[in-house]
Amino acid sequence: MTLLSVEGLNKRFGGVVAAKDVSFALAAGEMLAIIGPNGAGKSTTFNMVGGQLRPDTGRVLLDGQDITGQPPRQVCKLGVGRTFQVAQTFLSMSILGNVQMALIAHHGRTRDLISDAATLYRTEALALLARVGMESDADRPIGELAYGDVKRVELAIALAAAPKLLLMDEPTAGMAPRERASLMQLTADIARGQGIGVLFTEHDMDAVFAHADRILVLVRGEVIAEGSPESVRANPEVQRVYLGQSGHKAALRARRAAHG
Ligand SMILES: Nc1ncnc2c1ncn2[C@@H]1O[C@H](COP(=O)(O)OP(=O)(O)OP(=O)(O)O)[C@@H](O)[C@H]1O
Repeated sequence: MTLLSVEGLNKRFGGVVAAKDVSFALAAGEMLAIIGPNGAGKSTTFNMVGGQLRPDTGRVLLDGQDITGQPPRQVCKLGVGRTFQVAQTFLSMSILGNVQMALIAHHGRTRDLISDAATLYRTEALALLARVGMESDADRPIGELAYGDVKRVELAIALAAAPKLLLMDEPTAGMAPRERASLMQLTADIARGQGIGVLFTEHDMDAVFAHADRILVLVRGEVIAEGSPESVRANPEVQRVYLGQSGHKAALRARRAAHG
């Protein structure tokens, strides 16, 4: 079933065409990667889905509802979650406290914060931490964690808003290769297990080819290819303008990993 439908998005910044007639669909439980060279329009497209940017023309539909140009808060309320960088979490607060805060905000209970913050949604927060494999660290301050573990907590925080669609902008940036694979696998398991659609941008081709169900390739604001990792890898135009040698190697590594 189609969860997200993006129809003919256009966006210009002065003379720069950042998105040109961009259309794609995303099903519940599906991982869709947007790839392309620097300046291809990945962030622009992403931000038009999340409400941070209003398209010049075109529509964004979530579960059939038109959410085009709605402010990010409203888009979030309607079921579009986003992973946030560590700077937006409370570094001195415990991991558990951070996830509880996210749940409190999602349920609109911020007025109860002063009296009940320690107990509100504690069970739910622990369950979310268990989902990302971080429950045994629940009481540690988030500032103590290794970077890969912070990313897991960020995922738990995003899941606290019970999103139908999760937007992840370069989720593995700055991570070691092994941590990257494990975060992407965790994300894919959660997406498929809970029927959450995931739209992600990523420069790391290993992460893309190993974990995306489908890949959308943007170049200069235009979709030049879309399809399974196999079909994108085999597409001569994608090879020529973007993937080249490094993408081919990443695709081979992903295929080897998938077949043990
Ligand atoms: N706010 C803005 N004002 C002016 N130009 C912009 C703005 N945002 C993006 N652009 C331009 O639009 C084009 C697409 O940018 P965008 O950031 O979407 O690309 P990207 O694929 O995400 O790139 P990167 O991989 O480098 O993050 C670029 O030419 C960029 O310079």
